[in-house]
Amino acid sequence: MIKATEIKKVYNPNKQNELAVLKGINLDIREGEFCTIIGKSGSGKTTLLKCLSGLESVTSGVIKVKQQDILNFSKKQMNAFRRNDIAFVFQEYNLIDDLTLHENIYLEHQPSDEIEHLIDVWDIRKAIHLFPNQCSGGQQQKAAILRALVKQVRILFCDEPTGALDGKSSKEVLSVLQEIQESHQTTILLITHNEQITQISNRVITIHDGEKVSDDINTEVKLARNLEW
Ligand SMILES: Nc1ncnc2c1ncn2[C@@H]1O[C@H](COP(=O)(O)OP(=O)(O)OP(=O)(O)O)[C@@H](O)[C@H]1O
Repeated sequence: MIKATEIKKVYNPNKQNELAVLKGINLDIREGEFCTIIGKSGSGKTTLLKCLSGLESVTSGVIKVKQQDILNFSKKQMNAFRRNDIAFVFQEYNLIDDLTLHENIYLEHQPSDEIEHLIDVWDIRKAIHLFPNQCSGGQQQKAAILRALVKQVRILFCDEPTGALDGKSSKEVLSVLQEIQESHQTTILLITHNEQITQISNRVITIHDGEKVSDDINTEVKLARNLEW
């Protein structure tokens, strides 16, 4: 599904502040996998996710998504890939300031029963017509996750999606990600500092100083609702 070969990323090449962040990473993530990427702060996790999703250019290497070489996409192909095939959930929410949570969630999509149900279950109905700066971090993060789910994409990229959530909300959100993985065969790539989340993943990749130091298949995947938080 996502195959990366010898990915290297150097920020500010040939300048005084040149920084090699990814140092030749190889990955082969299968369709429908829940893959967790862990590693110390500054090890290159976010950069890797941005490169795999086409948000950031790479210095060298090949990235194939469903056998398509995304680094050679035309602008039009890249736009279609971003619009139809992938969605993001970022640590810092990235909601649009002058749209309400409801407007942020749906953007150009039609409201759906599944999402409206989650708005109630996740207890953000009372904030749904407020603007992001009037909402708590948790409410904003849940809205950002719903916005990604609305798109019904093949691949979901998540960077610390539970960073702003308490234990109960984290489990609720992770349960929904796991359900979507199950029901829609969505491939999920999730960066976290929380080792607990590795227990609900099929694959756990560890990055250290720009290199992949482990890539393990977890055969005893737990259900998110059974995590002890
Ligand atoms: N646009 C950029 N320009 C220059 N350097 C950058 C840029 N983005 C990230 N870096 C640097 O690359 C290194 C890796 O950053 P990255 O955000 O990928 O790490 P991370 O593992 O995701 O960290 P964290 O867990 O703290 O989010 C850091 O030293 C960071 O300062």
